[in-house]
Amino acid sequence: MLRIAVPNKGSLSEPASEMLREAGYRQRRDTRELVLADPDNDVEFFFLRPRDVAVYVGAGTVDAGITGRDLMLDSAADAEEHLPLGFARSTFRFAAPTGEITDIAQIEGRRVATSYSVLVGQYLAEHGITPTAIVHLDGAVESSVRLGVAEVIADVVETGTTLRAAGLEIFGEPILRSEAVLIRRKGVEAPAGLDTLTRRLQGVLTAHEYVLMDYDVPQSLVDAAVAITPGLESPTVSPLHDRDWAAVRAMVRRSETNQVMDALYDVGARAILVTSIHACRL
Ligand SMILES: Nc1ncnc2c1ncn2[C@@H]1O[C@H](COP(=O)(O)OP(=O)(O)OP(=O)(O)O)[C@@H](O)[C@H]1O
Ligand SMILES: O=P(O)(O)OC[C@H]1O[C@H](OP(=O)(O)OP(=O)(O)O)[C@H](O)[C@@H]1O
Ligand SMILES: [Mg+2]
Repeated sequence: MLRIAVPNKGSLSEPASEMLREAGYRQRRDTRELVLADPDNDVEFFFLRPRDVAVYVGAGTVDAGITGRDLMLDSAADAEEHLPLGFARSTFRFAAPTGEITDIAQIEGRRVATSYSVLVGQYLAEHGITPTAIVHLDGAVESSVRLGVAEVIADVVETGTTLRAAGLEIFGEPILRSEAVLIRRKGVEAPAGLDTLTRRLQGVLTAHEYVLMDYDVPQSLVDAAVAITPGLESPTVSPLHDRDWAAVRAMVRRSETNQVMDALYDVGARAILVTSIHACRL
């Protein structure tokens, strides 16, 4: 039975469970449940603190887990990324009071507050910068400068709203770009069942990323239309009752749906229909 660690709290928890549900797995209904068996799929889920997921995976007591790339790296566990999952996207950045610091070299001799001390320590060491201290905080790191425990912070930034509200601005290059990832233990053979989990999660990602597009097009324009919708392998082209026309079906990136419909219409396609993909296995 494959043992999978899933975040029990925080911003990763709900989307991780939702993705597993879409991939056909049982998920808990009560957030106090710590373990959940899914015998039909031969897996067992362990709901753990997001920071601890990589520790268990690295120790080999669970076979795989979902966590943030930033959390995995900060844990320094013996775990590696197996599949990026596309949610909880964020950057990890330095920030300081607006206008005060423009270059990471200025961190030298200053205190840096963060919840990711290992990541920050490694990054500064790699850049030859020695802060006075790395102040480890559990959260609400943006308040640390105003409250006088640090001059600089390093924290998760998505929209930047929290930073701005605290009178801070980012400086330097992103330390890291993060997102939710499926992780496994480093350097060991893939556990039985991981392939199936991976394929199912990839199926969910594809179903989110693509739509199915159907349209009718005059036979003489099929090549021009198919050039716009090449599909993943090759689009399905079927004859219509009116032999001068063909029906085409292809997968199209969801983000490009409207541009593709405009382009198809311009070359002469009509009755263009877009359908969401519920599930798929490529
Ligand atoms: N606002 C956000 N947007 C996108 N990703 C985020 C955001 N906040 C945190 N994350 C990501 O979520 C993961 C952190 O999960 P964790 O549960 O520790 O934090 P959290 O959501 O801040 O929870 P909490 O603050 O309740 O402890 C990291 O991978 C981080 O990059
Ligand atoms: O750039 P933004 O869109 O504002 O998002 C980033 C903020 O979101 C998270 O905070 P969270 O609400 O989880 O609080 P925490 O700092 O206590 O973890 C993160 O730690 C940042 O503070
Ligand atoms: Mg947080």
